[in-house]
Amino acid sequence: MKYALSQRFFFEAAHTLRRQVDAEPSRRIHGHTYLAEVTLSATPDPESGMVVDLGHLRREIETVRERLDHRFLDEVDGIGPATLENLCTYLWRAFEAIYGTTLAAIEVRREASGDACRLTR
Ligand SMILES: Nc1nc2c(c(=O)[nH]1)N=C([C@H](O)[C@H](O)COP(=O)(O)OP(=O)(O)OP(=O)(O)O)CN2
Ligand SMILES: [Zn+2]
Repeated sequence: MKYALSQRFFFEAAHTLRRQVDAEPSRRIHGHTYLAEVTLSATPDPESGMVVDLGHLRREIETVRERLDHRFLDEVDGIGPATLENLCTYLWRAFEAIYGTTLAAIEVRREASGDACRLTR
């Protein structure tokens, strides 16, 4: 049996975006509140009873969050155009480097607009 363990975090960030729809407002610097979720999946260690200690995950999230929160995402190395898709990729790389194949999913949402992207294996 596999267990899916997840933790959520918010970050506030600004970006610009080149697109065909609503091109002008999207090209201007504007901000969003993002809600991200990291999901780890494995069989719990029999001794600890944990897939991963949530305290460990919380610390790692804080380090990654620091790179995104209150930032201009256009200037953050490794994102590219700051879409939900690319934010998922950025977070996937960051957490896969820590948790390897235990990483099962990354989700990034903008609750205000109902937009979401989920990346899985
Ligand atoms: N496939 C994607 N499409 C779009 C993304 C994305 O991440 N992936 N992102 C955006 C925007 O960042 C844009 O700011 C949102 O614009 P829009 O959907 O038109 O909605 P609003 O401008 O009304 O957004 P508010 O957050 O309510 O201001 C667009 N497309
Ligand atoms: Zn936007």
